[in-house]
Amino acid sequence: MLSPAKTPAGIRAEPLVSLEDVGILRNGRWLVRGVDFSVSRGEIVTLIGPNGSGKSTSAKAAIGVLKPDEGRVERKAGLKVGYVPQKLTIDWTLPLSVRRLMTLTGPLPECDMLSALESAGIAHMLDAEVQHLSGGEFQRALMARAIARKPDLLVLDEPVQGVDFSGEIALYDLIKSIRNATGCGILLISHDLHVVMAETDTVICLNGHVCCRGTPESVSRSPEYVRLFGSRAAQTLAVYSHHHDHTHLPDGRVQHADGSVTDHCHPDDGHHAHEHGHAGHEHGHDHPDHAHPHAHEAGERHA
Ligand SMILES: Nc1ncnc2c1ncn2[C@@H]1O[C@H](COP(=O)(O)OP(=O)(O)OP(=O)(O)O)[C@@H](O)[C@H]1O
Repeated sequence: MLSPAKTPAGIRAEPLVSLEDVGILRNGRWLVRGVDFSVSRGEIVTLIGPNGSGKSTSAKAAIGVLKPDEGRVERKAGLKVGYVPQKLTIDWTLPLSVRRLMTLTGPLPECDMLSALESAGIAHMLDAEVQHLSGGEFQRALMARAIARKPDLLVLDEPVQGVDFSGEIALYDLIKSIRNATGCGILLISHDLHVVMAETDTVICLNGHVCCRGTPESVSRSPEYVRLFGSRAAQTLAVYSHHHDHTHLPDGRVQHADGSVTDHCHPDDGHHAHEHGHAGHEHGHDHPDHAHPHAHEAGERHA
C-alpha cells in the first residue's frame, strides 16, 4: 500500500486508487512496467509522456479496465469512477441527442442529468444532436456524462482534444470547479507535453515506466524530463495560470467581473492570459475571429 498522499489542503488522505509496481504485458511485450502512483480525494494527478508511453494503459489499469500482469492496484471499497475515454465508439450515422448520450450506459434521474449538464455549462443543449456539437461542447457533454453519477474519481483521457486555446482554458476551469465543488480526485491524461493544468498537484511523466514525478515546475526541471523531451520542452513546459476579468458563457454571451452580462466583450476588456511557467509570456486572443478546430469528418469524429 502506498503512503497516503497530501491533499491540496495539506490533509493526509487515504488514496482512492493506488498502483504499486504495475506492469501490463501484451503479446510478450511490457506496455508499461513498474508504474506506481496514487490519486486521493481532491487531488489532481496528470499523466504526461510521449505517444505510446502507456498513459491510457496506466489509467485503464487504475480503474480496473485492464488487469495488471504484475504489481497491485488497490481501489477504495465502493469507489465510483467517472471515465471519459480518449476514443468513443459512436455510430455517427444514427441521430443521438445529448439527453440520450447521457443515459447510454444506464438510467439516470432527470434531476441528476440536468444538474450535471448545468455544471458542465451545456444545460441548454439537452435536446441538441451530438453530431452538431462543437469540439468543446462535445467534451463538456462527455464530462457531464462522467460527473452525473457523482464519481469519487474522475478519469479524463485527453479532455481538451479538438478544442482551441480559449476552449482549453474553459475546460480546465470546468475541471477545477468540479474538483472544488465535489472534492473528487482527478486523474488527467495530457497529450500536450508542454501544457499542464496549473492546479495539477502531481505530474507523472511516463515512458513505459515512471520517468519522473512531482509538481509541474519540478518535473520540467528534472534531468529525466529534459533527457526525454529535450531542454526546449523543459523551457516551454507551461502551467495554466490565468487571470481574466470576464467569462465567456456557453451560450456565447460574456459575463463581466461585476456580474453584468453582455452579448460581446467590451473593447477595453482584458483578455485571457496564458502564463508560461518559465518564459512568463502572455498570450492574448481576439474573440470575433477565433476558430474552433475539431475533427468533424464522418466516422472519425472525436475518435
Ligand atoms: N491491447 C493492446 N495490445 C497490444 N498493445 C497495446 C494494447 N493497447 C495498447 N498497446 C500498446 O501499448 C503502448 C501504450 O499505449 P497507450 O495507449 O497506453 O499509450 P499513450 O501514452 O496513451 O499514447 P497516446 O499518447 O498515443 O495516446 C502503445 O505502444 C500501444 O500500441
